[in-house]
Amino acid sequence: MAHIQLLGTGGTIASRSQGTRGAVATEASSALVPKQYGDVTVRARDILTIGSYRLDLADLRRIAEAVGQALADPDTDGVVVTHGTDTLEETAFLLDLVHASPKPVVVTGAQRTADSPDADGPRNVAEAVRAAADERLRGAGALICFNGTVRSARGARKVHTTAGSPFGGGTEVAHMAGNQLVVTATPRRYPPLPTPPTAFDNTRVEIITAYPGATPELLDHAVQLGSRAVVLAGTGVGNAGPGFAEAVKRATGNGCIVVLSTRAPWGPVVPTYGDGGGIDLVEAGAIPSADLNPFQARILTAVLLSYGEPPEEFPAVFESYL
Ligand SMILES: NC(=O)C[C@H](N)C(=O)O
Repeated sequence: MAHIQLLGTGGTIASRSQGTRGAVATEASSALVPKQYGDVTVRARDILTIGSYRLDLADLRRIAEAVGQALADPDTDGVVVTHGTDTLEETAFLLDLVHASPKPVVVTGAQRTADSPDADGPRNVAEAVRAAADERLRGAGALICFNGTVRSARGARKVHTTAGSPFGGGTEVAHMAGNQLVVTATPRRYPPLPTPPTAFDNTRVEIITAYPGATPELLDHAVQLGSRAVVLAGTGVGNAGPGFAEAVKRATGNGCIVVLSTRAPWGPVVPTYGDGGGIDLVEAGAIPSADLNPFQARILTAVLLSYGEPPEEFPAVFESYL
């Protein structure tokens, strides 16, 4: 018999309508899940009960610590985390980066509230529990299970605001076919990083987006605010408009790391263009994030900076996690 720990953090799966105040996360995870699914037992407890749009880095660190403790329990075979979908890709990616156990960690949530007549949370949790208890997913790291599909946390993102399947990308690892979980792939794994220290909570890493007419002063401002790093979500393969290459040079000259990602949903950063494009941004000191999107690139950057290593070592370590 497999034993799963379920850790609740809130989100729509734990939300109920509060009338004109909108839906609010109020529900304890233990109220959401049965204690047993077939031959799998589930122990549920809550870490937080909030919408994921309210999370900060301290919350993400606390979730990672709680998951680490649950994984260390010899009576636990896998962990399920329930989470709001808005920023689930960030938390799940952090859990994947620090995942140092063969036991699966499966993150899930819901698109419809707990009091909705067609709530999707119960089914998502049942499938996530099944995935977390599945021996074939040992060694697969942190996964996202939603609407019958299990995908790697790395590379996944919320791609639809309301659809029952809001996540895309990542490596599709398994899917439900009737009552069976069909395992189709093994995601690429990286050496686990240490769970970030409390310095992570205040590691300021901003995201700045390129668009027609975008002003590079926002990048200067982020540096003035004390950002340790800025992720530049460039256009296309990683470009930005007039003034950005100079602003990147000023930022890196002031000790602020600049990571170059893309605002395009899929595909790698490939420095290709001059005249302020990716070639010039990299020349100015920006570090391309390969195909890590701005939100997950920000998490990796903040984790690495939180260890307090000398900044000269950042590029090589960052690149080894791409
Ligand atoms: N579907 C959801 O869970 C969205 C919710 N606003 C959240 O991220 O907490």
